[in-house]
Amino acid sequence: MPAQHWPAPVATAPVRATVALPGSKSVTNRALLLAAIADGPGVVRRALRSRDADLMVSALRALGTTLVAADETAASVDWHVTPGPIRGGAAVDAGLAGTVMRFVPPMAALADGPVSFDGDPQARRRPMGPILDALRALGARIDNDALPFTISGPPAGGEVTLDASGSSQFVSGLLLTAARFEKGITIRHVGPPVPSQPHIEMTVQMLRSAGVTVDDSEHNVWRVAPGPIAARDMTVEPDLSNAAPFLAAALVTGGTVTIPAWPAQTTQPGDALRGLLTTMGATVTHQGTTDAPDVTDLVVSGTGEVAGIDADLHEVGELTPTIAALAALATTPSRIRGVSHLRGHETDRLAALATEINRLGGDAEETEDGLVIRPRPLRGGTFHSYDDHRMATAGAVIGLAVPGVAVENIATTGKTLPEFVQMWTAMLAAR
Ligand SMILES: O=C(O)C1=C[C@@H](OP(=O)(O)O)[C@@H](O)[C@H](O)C1
Ligand SMILES: C=C(OP(=O)(O)O)C(=O)O
Repeated sequence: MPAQHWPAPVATAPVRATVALPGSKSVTNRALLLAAIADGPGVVRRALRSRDADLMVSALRALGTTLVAADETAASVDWHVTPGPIRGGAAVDAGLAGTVMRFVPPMAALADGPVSFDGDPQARRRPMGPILDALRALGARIDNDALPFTISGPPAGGEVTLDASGSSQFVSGLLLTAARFEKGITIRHVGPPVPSQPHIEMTVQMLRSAGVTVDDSEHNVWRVAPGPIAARDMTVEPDLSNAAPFLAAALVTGGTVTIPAWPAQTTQPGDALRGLLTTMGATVTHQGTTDAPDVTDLVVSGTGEVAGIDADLHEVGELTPTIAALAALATTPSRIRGVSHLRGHETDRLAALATEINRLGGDAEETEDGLVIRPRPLRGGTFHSYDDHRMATAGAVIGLAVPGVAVENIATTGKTLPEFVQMWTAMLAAR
């Protein structure tokens, strides 16, 4: 077995563990960008440190923002952010991070010179056309329709129509910087439904918390008035999407996993795990403390038997790899719908999931907008991750129940959870 293949541990007993998760990628990268274009210095507490978050920090520094933390290498950091004039002549590496390649270009368009963007080879295949066309319509000049590209401006802003059915990040990216455009921005979506609405709601709520006026009263239209973005001192919630593989372990092994500090109110799509895992056979409860009424411990228990699910995951697409891994271990068939946009994620996740589940002897079939997965005993083998963090963790979930699963490139979990292997090992060792 090549050295980089990680032998996924088989659970020899029901898991009984408490798993504290680092900060949300989506909240961290929005908070950092908003702090960088705010009207004064601010603080982003408990920010995630991972490849995607580090790429955002580097991008903002390249554009003239000062970011300082007491210990920049810690798993979770408090960033003190001081905005500066947005500097051109910079080169931004987006890696494979959707939040960097879609959120940073609108800010870069306001720089005092051209800014170039590139990323991983796989990132050059991720859809960018609608947001780049929108920026052009608002007045920016851009020399390509995908990574790599160079952007220059400044665009004045105004009204723009785009098709955001490929990614909600086209809308979020424009919204985040919109208030800094001379005329603000009005975005009108035309096309099939925009996926991942909770992520758009996250953007809108975070903008409003920073004093930005966002009118989203008309369906598929977002109006952002020009004006300042208030500097803030804010704390990042734990990453609920990264809770998914750990909670799945409770179902697969018939154990119990507790996630501390689950927010009572959140726009994170991971909150939908409570309902999805219940459908698949889990018991989900909350244990609160009166001194912290805004968070609870989320407690998920399983029986060891996983039920199949028929679910439309259009709003919560990033949960698909974990749900598919559970479906591959379920005793009844599953159908996952509404996620054709996953073909433009880190990899074509529908093709990747079907291929890897079938490679282990499973029965998974791609449909136009999802997957059909039928029960069939699995055997060990290599589970390829395609440089996709959520594929890697899906392989780990299957490996809990199937001896001999080796996950190729487990290190790709560093995109959003660099401590994944240690946390997984600790979960299995806890009693
Ligand atoms: O805005 C965000 O932070 C995200 C939005 C979603 O993107 P899509 O709408 O492209 O699925 C999600 O899948 C991604 O992981 C994070
Ligand atoms: C789709 C994802 O990431 P990105 O932010 O790169 O789009 C994801 O994390 O599942």
